[in-house]
Amino acid sequence: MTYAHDHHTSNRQPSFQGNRIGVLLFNLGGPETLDDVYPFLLNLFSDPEIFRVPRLLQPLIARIVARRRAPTSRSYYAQIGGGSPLRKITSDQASSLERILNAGESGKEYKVVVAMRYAPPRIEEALVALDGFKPDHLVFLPLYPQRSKTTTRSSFMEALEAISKGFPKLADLPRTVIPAYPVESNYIAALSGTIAEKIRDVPEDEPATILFSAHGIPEFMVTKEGDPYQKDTESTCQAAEAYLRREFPHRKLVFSLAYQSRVGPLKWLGPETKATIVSLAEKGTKNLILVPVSFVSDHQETLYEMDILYRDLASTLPLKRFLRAPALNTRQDFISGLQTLVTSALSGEKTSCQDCSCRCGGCP
Ligand SMILES: C=CC1=C(C)c2cc3[nH]c(cc4nc(cc5[nH]c(cc1n2)c(C)c5CCC(=O)O)C(CCC(=O)O)=C4C)c(C)c3C=C
Ligand SMILES: [Fe+2]
Ligand SMILES: [Fe+2]
Repeated sequence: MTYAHDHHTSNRQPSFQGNRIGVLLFNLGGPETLDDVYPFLLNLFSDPEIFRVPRLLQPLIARIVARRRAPTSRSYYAQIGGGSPLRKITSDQASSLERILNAGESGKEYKVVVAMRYAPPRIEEALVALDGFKPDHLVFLPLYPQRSKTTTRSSFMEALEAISKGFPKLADLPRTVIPAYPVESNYIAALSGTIAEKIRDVPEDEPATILFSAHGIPEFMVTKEGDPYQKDTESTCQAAEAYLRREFPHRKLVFSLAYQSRVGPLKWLGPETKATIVSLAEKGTKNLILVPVSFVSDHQETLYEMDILYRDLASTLPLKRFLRAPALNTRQDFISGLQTLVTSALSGEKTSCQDCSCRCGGCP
């Protein structure tokens, strides 16, 4: 497979020896119940990083669009048990990470708190919890492995603003920011591990087609605004492909990348996952392994779109096997990868970006 961009940049952050470290773990959030769908959508469409409309009209347009989207969105969540499991999974990720961070280094105490962008626990709640811990250093750790203005920048901007407005003690602390980890070796090993499990479910003498599926974003954000998301997503897939080719040197593996979850009338990044599943099947693919990339947890995009919508579609196609790689969730190798990211960032080793505007602290 070829990818449009090839990159990876890094620079050094100052090393740090503090004792009480507060880690902010960022994610988007999701509605926990069907009643939470509208407020979630309202928050999402009120975010100028995600939804571009004239500033003064945004509150009004956000309400209209959220109201219009809510029934569709609710029907998806209704089919996965009436809500998103994202809050529970993210909270479990945070406690596992906190546990292994605290077990790892003597003399340091860590507190990991979740800050969701569009659903509770929102940033203020997270900062109140961190303030109470009285940290002497802050770490920003997104659960978005790939940078995007729609995710990384949006979460970081909100956090920086909330800190500077209402948390003077936190504002004065030194801060270590991990902007993303698209090709970080532990993350790639963990992601590849989820795929390897499914490759092993395909008989050794049969080829397996691995279809990475990432959440899309509107194409203009990449082509006109230089959003690094597509580049980072391709880098992740490329690194996982290389890992798996090393792991399975004698298997016939085919790799593709597509984008899912489009909403609204704009052109989004392509090719689209649904169309790609159809065209792969039409071209003779027998064993298809769908891989959530850009999502580190199960939620609507994996449990509804992949496991219901695309699985139903696959049942109408001449495929022999339609498999879905598990999300990383609280897999031990993923969480210990996050631990390494945090500890190496604190010791000054970590990558940071030089070519985006996510406000990560590393970008110009
Ligand atoms: C890397 C992850 C994500 C990117 C990039 C992203 C961009 C993006 N999303 C929308 C619109 C919607 N997203 C919705 C839900 C949702 N999106 C992500 C992740 C990314 N979004 C998550 C984790 C969730 C929550 C899933 C859950 O289980 O709750 C929704 C609501 C669901 C639906 O109606 O489909 C919308 C709408 C845009 C417009 C966008 C970039 C511009
Ligand atoms: Fe989304
Ligand atoms: Fe950046």
